[in-house]
Amino acid sequence: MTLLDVNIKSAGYEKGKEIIHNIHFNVKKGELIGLIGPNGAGKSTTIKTILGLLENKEGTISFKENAKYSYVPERPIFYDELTLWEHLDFIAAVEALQEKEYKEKARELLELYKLEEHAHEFPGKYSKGMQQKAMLILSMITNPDVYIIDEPFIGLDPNAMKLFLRLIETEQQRGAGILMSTHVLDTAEKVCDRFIMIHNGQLQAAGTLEDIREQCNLPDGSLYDCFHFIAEGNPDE
Ligand SMILES: Nc1ncnc2c1ncn2[C@@H]1O[C@H](COP(=O)(O)OP(=O)(O)OP(=O)(O)O)[C@@H](O)[C@H]1O
Repeated sequence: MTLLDVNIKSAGYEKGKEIIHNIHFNVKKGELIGLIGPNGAGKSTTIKTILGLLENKEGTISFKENAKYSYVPERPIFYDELTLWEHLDFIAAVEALQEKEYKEKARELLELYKLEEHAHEFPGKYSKGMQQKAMLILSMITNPDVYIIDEPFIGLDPNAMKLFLRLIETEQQRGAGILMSTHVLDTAEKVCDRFIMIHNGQLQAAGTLEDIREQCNLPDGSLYDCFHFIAEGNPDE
């Protein structure tokens, strides 16, 4: 079942200056899709287009009817005046979550990410990794159908990264679909079901690792080799 269908003909920040072109893919139930590409390729622009943040867009973005999504931005954003618990309460109020359930889930996530002792502090004052963990907790509290996650690994320590991957797998088993942009290719290669590779604002290759290898003509290549081929044109240089 398709949860998100992306058909972007073009999109950009200013009229007449389109940055991404012809980016088409979908995210199905239970799938983890890796959005891969060099700096400036257009990954965040693709994500912003999906979120409806760019007015200058041609094409269509369709979420399954009534699908809820959570977005985790590359740089964490918090309300200055709210503690982490107050952020959770705020989301719960907006989403009309059952109090007992979300509080239980929040406590569990706070404990797993080792933030329970900091839950009554302002996340704006957390370290970078703690902020990233807080964003991930906030994204999971609503049990979304679709996650859109822009580079989750920056700042996470190895234990937090392992925990995040475990929780994401659980979310996939629950049926959530996940679109995740990342530069951590060895991890992406292990955990993603399919990949969307973009360069210069264009879709360059898409599919499973096998499909991508075939499209790059690198039958034994790693995801990094394929990335290098797409970004630089030659895997041995
Ligand atoms: N707010 C903006 N206004 C105008 N141009 C922008 C804006 N944000 C990004 N761009 C441009 O869009 C292009 C694609 O940037 P984007 O942030 O989508 O890349 P990315 O693939 O996410 O890169 P990175 O891996 O570095 O995060 C770049 O040329 C960038 O300069």
